[in-house]
Amino acid sequence: MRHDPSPSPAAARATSEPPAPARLLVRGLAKSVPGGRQLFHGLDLAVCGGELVAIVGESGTGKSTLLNILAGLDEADAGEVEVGGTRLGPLDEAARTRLRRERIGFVFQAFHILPYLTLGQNVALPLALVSPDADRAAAEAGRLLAAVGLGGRADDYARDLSGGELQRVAIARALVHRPALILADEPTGNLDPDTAARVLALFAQAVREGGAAAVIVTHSPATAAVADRVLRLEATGLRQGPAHG
Ligand SMILES: Nc1ncnc2c1ncn2[C@@H]1O[C@H](COP(=O)(O)OP(=O)(O)OP(=O)(O)O)[C@@H](O)[C@H]1O
Repeated sequence: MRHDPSPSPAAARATSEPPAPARLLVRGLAKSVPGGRQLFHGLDLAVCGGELVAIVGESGTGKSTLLNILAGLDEADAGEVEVGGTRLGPLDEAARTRLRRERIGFVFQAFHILPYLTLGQNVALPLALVSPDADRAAAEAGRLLAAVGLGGRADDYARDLSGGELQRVAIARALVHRPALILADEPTGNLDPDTAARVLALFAQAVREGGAAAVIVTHSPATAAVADRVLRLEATGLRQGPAHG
């Protein structure tokens, strides 16, 4: 785990290479909740492709709210969010939905896997929403299921899976459309420590190989430990580690 606040290991891989472009850029973000209490202001963040950033902080500081703003599901009071080179601010609702479908992958604590679809159908869904090529979506889903250790299970129904297996399906689904940005909220919240460690290692490997920028909100030191950078959310923005406090 690094505690260096400077941009990304992806950028630092070779000093002779130009820095990797940020897949997620946040400038001067501010957010208050209804009633007027300000959660944060002046929040800046840049995450490069292949980089995993963990965001930690005390309960109620606004981590989930921040994730929702990054996804274009909630509006900031001030500041800008740019995903894969596109600024969210000027987009209307339809364009935001399209950007979310095409450029962002989500891993939720509650999985949101559809029980009466097969694993292959669940994983293929984000790609099927943006591409008419069903064969390609099925092939990509099969490839990612194999990558998360569920090869050969594409025709099994999601309702029959364990929590750890469902979480692996959720990770495959978040990656299938090769998003610029992956947002994960407590991605291993319901898993036992051994399964969580395996799932996290798969997630980190897939993010790094796929070149997405990833932001993980977590209370878990074990989850934060797989990140390249750990940032703590405070009222004045994101500060570098420690993992808790
Ligand atoms: N729509 C809303 N109306 C009023 N208050 C809200 C609203 N949405 C969020 N809040 C408040 O904003 C604060 C931040 O909530 P948020 O869920 O983002 O925190 P968090 O850091 O993710 O917390 P936790 O770690 O407990 O999940 C909380 O005090 C919450 O009650």
